[in-house]
Amino acid sequence: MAMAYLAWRLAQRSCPSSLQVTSFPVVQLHMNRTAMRASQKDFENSMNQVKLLKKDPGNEVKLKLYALYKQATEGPCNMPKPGVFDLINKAKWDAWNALGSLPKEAARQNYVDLVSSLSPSLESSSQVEPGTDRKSTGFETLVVTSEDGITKITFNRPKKKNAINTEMYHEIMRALKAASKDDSIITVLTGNGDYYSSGNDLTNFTDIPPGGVEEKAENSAVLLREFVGCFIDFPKPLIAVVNGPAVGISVTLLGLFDAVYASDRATFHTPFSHLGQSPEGCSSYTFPKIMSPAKATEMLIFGKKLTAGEACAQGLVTEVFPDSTFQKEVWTRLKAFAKLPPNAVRISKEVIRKREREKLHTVNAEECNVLQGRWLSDECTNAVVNFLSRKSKL
Ligand SMILES: CCCCC/C=C/CC(=O)SCCNC(=O)CCNC(=O)[C@H](O)C(C)(C)COP(=O)(O)OP(=O)(O)OC[C@H]1O[C@@H](n2cnc3c(N)ncnc32)[C@H](O)[C@@H]1OP(=O)(O)O
Repeated sequence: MAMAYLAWRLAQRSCPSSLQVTSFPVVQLHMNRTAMRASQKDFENSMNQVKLLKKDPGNEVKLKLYALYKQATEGPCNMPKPGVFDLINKAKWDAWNALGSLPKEAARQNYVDLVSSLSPSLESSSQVEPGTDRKSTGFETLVVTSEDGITKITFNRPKKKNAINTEMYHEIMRALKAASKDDSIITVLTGNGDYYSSGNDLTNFTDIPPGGVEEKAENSAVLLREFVGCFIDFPKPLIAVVNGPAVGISVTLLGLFDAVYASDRATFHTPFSHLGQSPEGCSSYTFPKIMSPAKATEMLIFGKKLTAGEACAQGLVTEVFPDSTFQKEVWTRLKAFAKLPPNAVRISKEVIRKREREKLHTVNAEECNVLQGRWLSDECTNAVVNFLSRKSKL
């Protein structure tokens, strides 16, 4: 606390009337959404508004304000890098230097936008409500928002129980890639509607290219490998908020998440043998490690469906909440996680994932090869035909 206060005081001293910010979600939004440029007057007004802030905006925001102020008034960082033990000046230098060659006008606009986001009463001409989700457009099958340090990717095909069609595989990869680079601290996947996800959309198998089923199987294996690879390589904590039943690949992927919170309505089901298929999502490796080989066998080979409580007892789920309070309790917790120091969080994730990454990629490749063969089998074809002709359900 003392250090934070000191940094704040120093930031104020070298940036007399302001705090300045760089790349907070809300700032990024303003940068993307508008060609509008803040005038010198807007900038000065914002500097004055900072003095009126009733609430301490936090050390990270202050550093960002400092950096933006310096960038807007002096341009790119032109100071020698402070020594490693000069913690406060080093933090300030890092923040300013991180802005690279951001033009002065853009820095000024970001400063104005940031200040306007700090308090509703200080809202300026940006006309963006503080606290409003940053909602990414351009997704057909997902809703992606970013707020409070959390990027939330919501499966959004509720009428199809959030079954993952080809478009959704691509969109999830795109959303993950964007989330890995945005300002969020953690990334959350969840489902809209009563299901988390019913897994692979079985109609994916009906879209046969000119090269026939072999080409389809090959393309699917390539897509699956790339898709699972995005989860293996994701650099920030990945949290699943499992709002309802989960099936197939939406379950197996959970072994690659960093925490899994489930409503007591959720169930976990991998009916691969019933579908003539075999495990994917690295579950052939992660599940036996998480829950013991025999328990993994019950799920992955025999298709035993687990309740949320059972999945928690097996270690697949981190914690189960009553459905009535699920959203409130989980999001309160996640918001607290998202306030942790970003670099420490990211580095810790890397330390944890590092020694498993290569192995996971090997497993992923093997699983996809095996599945490619399975998709061409009569067992699989019959199961899919039965589902599509409504002769079978799980
Ligand atoms: C690149 C390729 C990679 C492949 C990776 C492989 C992954 C393996 C898996 O994921 S295996 C798991 C596959 N999933 C399933 O087998 C689930 C099939 N669905 C069901 O059994 C049921 O729909 C249910 C139990 C999930 C829900 O039953 P309920 O009776 O509650 O609801 P409906 O059946 O009426 O479903 C509503 C509509 O949603 C469609 N739908 C649901 N899930 C899927 C799905 N996985 N694939 C395709 N369509 C699905 C369902 O057909 C209904 O549509 P309709 O309203 O148009 O009839």
